[in-house]
Amino acid sequence: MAGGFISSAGNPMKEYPGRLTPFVLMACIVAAMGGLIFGYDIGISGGVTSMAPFLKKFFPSVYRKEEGDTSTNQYCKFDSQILTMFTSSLYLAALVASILASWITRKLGRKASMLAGGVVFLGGAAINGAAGNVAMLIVGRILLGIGIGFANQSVPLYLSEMAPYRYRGALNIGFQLSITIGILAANLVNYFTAKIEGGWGWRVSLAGAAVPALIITIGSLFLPNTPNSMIERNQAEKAREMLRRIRGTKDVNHEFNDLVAASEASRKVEHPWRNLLERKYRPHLTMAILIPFFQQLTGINVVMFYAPVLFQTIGFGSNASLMSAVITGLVNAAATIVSIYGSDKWGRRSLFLEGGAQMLISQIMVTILIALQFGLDGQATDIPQWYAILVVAFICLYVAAYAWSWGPLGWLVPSEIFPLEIRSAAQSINVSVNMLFTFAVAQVFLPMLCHLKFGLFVFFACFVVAMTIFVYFFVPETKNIPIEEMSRVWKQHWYWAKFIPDQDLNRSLEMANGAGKQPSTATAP
Ligand SMILES: OC[C@H]1O[C@](O)(CO)[C@@H](O)[C@@H]1O
Repeated sequence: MAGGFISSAGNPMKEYPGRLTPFVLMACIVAAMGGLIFGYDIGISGGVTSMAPFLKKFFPSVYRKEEGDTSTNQYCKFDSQILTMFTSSLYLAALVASILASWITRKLGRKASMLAGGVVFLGGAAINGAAGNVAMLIVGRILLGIGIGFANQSVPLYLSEMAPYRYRGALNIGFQLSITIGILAANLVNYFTAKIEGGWGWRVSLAGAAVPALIITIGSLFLPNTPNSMIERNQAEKAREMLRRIRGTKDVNHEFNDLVAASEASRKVEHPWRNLLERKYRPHLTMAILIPFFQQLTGINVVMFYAPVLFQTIGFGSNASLMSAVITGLVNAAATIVSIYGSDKWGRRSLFLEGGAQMLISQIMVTILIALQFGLDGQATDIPQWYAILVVAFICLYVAAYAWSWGPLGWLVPSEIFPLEIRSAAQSINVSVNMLFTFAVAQVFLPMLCHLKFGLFVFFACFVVAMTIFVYFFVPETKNIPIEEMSRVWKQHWYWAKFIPDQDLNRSLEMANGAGKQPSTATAP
């Protein structure tokens, strides 16, 4: 088999004793709920900005334009820059905040960042729900963005560090599952608040963000810190106790010693940001940039942000469109559960590759169906119902493929491949790149739809081809590998091996020998 991954002998290189204790399971469930705030916001904005009373109050010119629009070109109907700027500004705030969060996560612990994220997001929800003018709306959105930046930076790291390595995939994906549940909840909230008489339903939608904010704020107060982070902050004995508690055994010496060794290596690094540029971190840096970049270039947020708009474009009425958005939201959450089951069983690569192929086929089918119906000039005709349902079905297939591949793996893989000394900084890069391209896609989608027409989906399909090839050749399999053992995965990779110095491998060899296990040093083809 071509491609880079550990040898197909592929046994876990090392085994730590311990099991999935109820304590660690609860901690991971609570922490994963940090994804709710992000998801809620993704799902709520599109619906709110399509509510007439909201537009009339804050963006009257947009409202007049939409009302007065008599053109029949379906592709350009919703193109409004101010409105997209309002929606996507949040992602710029999150981008900056995740860099700040890196410092807090490293110096004060993962839990501190989660708490900070929850509190700030709560403030944003309150201001937005009470907003009387555009300035308040924007301040509120900036606070929401800061909260999201903090949570997204710390939660995936927290989960990957707490989880026993055999369940790391499943537990980490709890974060993405929460994101999808947040999106679905927001879609449902919008569906009902849009019907509230008196035109204040949007306030309920925006203030509703306080619910997920309270969950993560209160939850994080009760969470323990991760042993890795305790050791990093000179609390070795507390860390050993915590490790015993979360692994459900007294026999944690091997794992503990490995964490201490990783932490000692980490301590020698004074400038994690500058360090990231060193040659030996080239594979990590590449993944920290390309994985979130490709994740967003799947085009998923075209569907998440604009599903109601998209469905109206293909001829659904307003109510049916909101309902179809609920359906894609359901598919999104349900399919994420597949990856919770499969990531530790079938591996990350199989999910990436299958997901890529399925997304590609669905995108091509949607393109063909829309092209046949609207042609180049985007003239609306009466679309038969079965035809519209077919389009929705392919969009659901696309969403499902994303939801068990790039959606969860875009958080899981980066959070498990970085060595401790650069983990926090590299995770910030991952979040920042993710936010930057979420922003960019949100910002350019409507003008792109207007200009590229049905070709829009071809644009994203090209990226799906590129990312699938990238995974095939360059992303190693990381299932069932202890997190502080990853350097050997790179050392066994056909391409990345040359970047990893031998002494780094020796470090993990020593660790492995200390654990009484002789690791395999064979290099994969
Ligand atoms: O579930 C879809 C959502 O998941 C994300 O990729 C985050 O992982 C978002 O960008 C997207 O809106």
